[in-house]
This record gives sequence, C-alpha cells and structure tokens, in this order.
Amino acid sequence: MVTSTAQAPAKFEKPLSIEDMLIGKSPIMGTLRDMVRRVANSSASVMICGPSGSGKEVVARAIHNASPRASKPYVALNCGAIPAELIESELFGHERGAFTGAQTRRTGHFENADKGTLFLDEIGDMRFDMQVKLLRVLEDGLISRIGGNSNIPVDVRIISATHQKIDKAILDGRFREDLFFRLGVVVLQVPDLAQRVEDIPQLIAHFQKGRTGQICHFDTDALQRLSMHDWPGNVRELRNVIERANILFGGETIDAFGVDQLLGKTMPKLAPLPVLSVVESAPVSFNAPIDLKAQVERMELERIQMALHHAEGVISEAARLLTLKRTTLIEKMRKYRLEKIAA
Ligand SMILES: Nc1ncnc2c1ncn2[C@@H]1O[C@H](COP(=O)(O)OP(=O)(O)OP(=O)(O)O)[C@@H](O)[C@H]1O
Repeated sequence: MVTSTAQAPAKFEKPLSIEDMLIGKSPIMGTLRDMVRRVANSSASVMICGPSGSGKEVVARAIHNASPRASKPYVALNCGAIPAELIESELFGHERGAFTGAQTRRTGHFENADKGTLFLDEIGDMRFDMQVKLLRVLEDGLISRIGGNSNIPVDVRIISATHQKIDKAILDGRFREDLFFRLGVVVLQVPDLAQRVEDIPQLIAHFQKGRTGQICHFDTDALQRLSMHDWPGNVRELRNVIERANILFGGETIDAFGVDQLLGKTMPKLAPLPVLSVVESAPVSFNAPIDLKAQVERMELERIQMALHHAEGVISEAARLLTLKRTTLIEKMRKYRLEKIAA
C-alpha cells in the first residue's frame, strides 16, 4: 500500500484547474470550489473533513495546484496507514545510526515538502504523543531529525484530512484541541455523494473521459436508479461501479435493471429451478384445439430458465447461450418476471 508520495516534478507542468479536478454542478460543489479558490491564495492550514471516498485528497491537491506553491513539492502521508513507531521518522527523518536499522541518513516529509505542501491524511488516527510533537513543529517552524541535534527551519503548508468527527474526537480526549486550532485555521467539509446526486452524470462523464476500449452508457432510468442509491463509499464507489460497468457491459446501454445488477441488488444466487415440464415431449392430439401461443411461451420460459441456470445467473452469458441480444433477454425476463433469479 502506498502511504506517502512526494512529487517535485523535474519540469513543471501546468497543473489541472480546480474546475477540472473537482467535478460536480451541484450548488454544494460550487461552494466548495469557491472555498478552495479562496484558501489556495493563502498559506493557512486547512483541515478537510468528510466521509471516506468523498474526495478529500482531491480537494487537497486542488488547493495545492491553485496555490502559489504549485510548482513546489506536494507530499502526502497517510497517518492512519503508518505504524505509530515509524511516523516520527517519516515526518522528521533520522540521522544515520539513530536507531537499529537506520543505516543511512533519511530526510522526512517535512523537509521533502519544504516550500510546498504537506498533506496529512487520516490525521484523526495520529497517536496522542505524536500530536504533541507535530504541534511543536507547527508552532516553531523547526524540525529536528531523530538522532540529530540541529533544528532545521521548514516552510511547509499543512493540509490535513479526516473522515472522523473531529469535534467528538476532541471531546473524547483522542485529539488535542490546540492541534486542531493549528491545523484547522480553515475547515472544509466535503459532502457525501448522496447529498449531491445531481453530480452523478458529470462524474460518470469524467471517469469515462480518455478511457480506451468500449465504454458503457446509462439510459435515463439507469441514471435515475443510480441517484436513488445511498453511496456509502461515495465517489470512490461510483468510480468502481463505472469500472465494473465497462468491463461487463462495454459498448452497451445499461438500463435500471443493469444498475441493480451492478450494485448487487439482485439476488446473488439462483433460486432453485422449478420442475420443468418438457413441452416438446408432451403428446399433441388435436382432439381439441391447442393454445399454441401459451405452449410456445412455456417453452421459451423453460429455455430461458435453463440458460440462466447454466450461466449461473449471468445474463450476458445466458443471452449468448440462447443467441439473443442481452437487452432482448432482459425484456423477456421481465415479461416472465425472472429478474430475481439473475446474479
Ligand atoms: N469531485 C470529484 N471530482 C472528481 N473525482 C473525484 C471527486 N471526488 C472524488 N473523486 C475521485 O474519487 C476517488 C476517491 O477520492 P479521494 O481519495 O480524494 O477520497 P477521500 O475522501 O480522500 O477518501 P479516504 O477518506 O478514503 O482517503 C478518487 O478516485 C478521486 O479521484
């Protein structure tokens, strides 16, 4: 797992604009873009709060890209993913021989981010003793490598993020209030995707842009169905759904039923097949008129059930077995109320 990144491109390329990075036409996203624009011009510490997958890191990058520090390094560290005993050395670096295994001198993220931006993700997970050390550095603007005895001045803009309710963490005594005041000079809240479902079509277009290979499309019912989902994984979940949709239905237009499949809302396992009557072998006597239409339909239903069973509920595979278009099969499944048995 990548827990930290340092980016100081040899050749400075014009960074993406706030509009290109923070997609969404909802008023709430418009307000967020506006706030990002305002804070970008200062060096104030910004704390970004919001649920997982909502785009906190995108906001952090957008602030850096729009700031006068854009041509300087942007360094990211996931405080939640690094063992507590390593975080100090990650942040401040160490001198050779500072501890067992420290065979060479290593600069930390503060030094690597000098003149640029340091993004501290999952700051709410930082251990209390480390919070004290971080606060001291923010107050003095000086760091000292582990095992070193000199104080090194650093000019770093700090952006932090957390999915936790930071006010509760402070009340519970898990997060220092004084550190919060230092880190959250400006606090930005990134909304849940469920609060701005009108952004979904634009986000889909954004994720499909520049993709090679066949992409899928969503009809109006499908978009409607997507907007009814509660999106616990937020924009990250939407991105994954689109990726899955391209793999399974590339080149096709997805309807509401397809969305249910993608979101796993249809039954995952096939219901047991009802006992099939084999129409073909039924004796036909014309002593009385037969209902040809009903018999053909029964046979059609049975063949579809068999194909779905054979394909373990995967509609595209069942359609292939029946040499039908997937959409035709879906229409027939609706007619026979078979939706529930697809995977
Ligand atoms: N407004 C947006 N416009 C375009 N892409 C977005 C937007 N918000 C989120 N994304 C995309 O969604 C995914 C998740 O975003 P990101 O990693 O920034 O979320 P996060 O809130 O930092 O998540 P976590 O709390 O798990 O670290 C990324 O692929 C990101 O590019």
